[in-house]
Amino acid sequence: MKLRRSMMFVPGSNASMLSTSFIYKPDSVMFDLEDAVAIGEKDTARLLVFQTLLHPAYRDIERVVRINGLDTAFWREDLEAAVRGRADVIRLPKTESADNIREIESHVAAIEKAAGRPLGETKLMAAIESASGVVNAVSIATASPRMMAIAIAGFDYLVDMQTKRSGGSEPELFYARAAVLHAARAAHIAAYDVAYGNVDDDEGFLREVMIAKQLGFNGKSLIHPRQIALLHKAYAPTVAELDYAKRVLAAASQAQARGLGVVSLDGKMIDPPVIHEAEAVLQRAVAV
Ligand SMILES: CC(C)(COP(=O)(O)OP(=O)(O)OC[C@H]1O[C@@H](n2cnc3c(N)ncnc32)[C@H](O)[C@@H]1OP(=O)(O)O)[C@@H](O)C(=O)NCCC(=O)NCCSC(=O)C[C@@](O)(CC(=O)O)C(=O)O
Ligand SMILES: [Mg+2]
Repeated sequence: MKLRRSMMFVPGSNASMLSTSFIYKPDSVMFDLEDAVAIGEKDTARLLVFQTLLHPAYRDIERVVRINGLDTAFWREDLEAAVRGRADVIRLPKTESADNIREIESHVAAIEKAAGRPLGETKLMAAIESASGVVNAVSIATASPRMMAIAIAGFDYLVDMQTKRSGGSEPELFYARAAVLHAARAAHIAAYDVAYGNVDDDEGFLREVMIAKQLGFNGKSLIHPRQIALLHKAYAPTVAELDYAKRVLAAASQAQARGLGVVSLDGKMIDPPVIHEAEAVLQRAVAV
């Protein structure tokens, strides 16, 4: 089971962060060529990210590159560098439609062929950052067999929606979160929740993590290493959850031996969905 709790942005123009970000052990590092990089630094950042991708320190960690959007002059060169650098995943920002994914896919396939990479090895993910992206989330998520995840990008999305973060239960993000998550689940790919910008506010970050976890997101996009441990701890099964999952599986196997389809444990019904959830808890615990 590949854990997809944390995908940490690392600005592609910051040589110091690029050289150390693997030590923080996020589940995936995301080298950013888009909004974390000033226009005048795009070429330098692309070169730095290409060299970082090839560095042995990053051999054992999933490497994602966020390229510039399709409405820029940079994305083709970004793709060339990322695919030739053997990035595992390309993250397309500001994805509006399935056509956007298909356009990227055809370029990625051509670069893989020219670079001698196995066809289909480079995976894709989409960041949804607008109302039209949310409306098209299902067709985006299912646009290509290369799609491995979809993310909701709260900063740009809320600008498009002409509103801002309220804190608390965040009703302004509810529809987009639910739509992106449903698209991901329908497509059997991972779903990432929004990045949280206030790096010193652990309480606010954890409040948001609990919303994402409860809704069913695999994890979040992150911007700072200190968010990693907080997120991983919140996503780890607790001892009580683990203990209950083991008891559920024991009760289920006893029921099976007695030829029963459904039994009760502590007054609660144990049936196939409950057994499935208990198995998932055990798998997550092993992966963690
Ligand atoms: C916020 C800050 C400047 C603070 O830096 P500071 O240096 O003040 O922090 P410190 O606390 O001093 O750092 C302590 C130590 O950690 C190191 N360290 C810090 N951050 C690190 C990191 N990210 N990677 C590796 N290393 C790191 C640092 O180098 C130092 O190392 P050392 O000196 O050795 O001790 C920094 O974090 C940062 O730049 N973050 C990434 C910002 C970014 O990428 N934004 C764009 C993506 S969002 C977006 O675009 C919106 C979106 O598109 C999103 C979507 O699509 O989902 C949408 O629309 O929603
Ligand atoms: Mg954005």
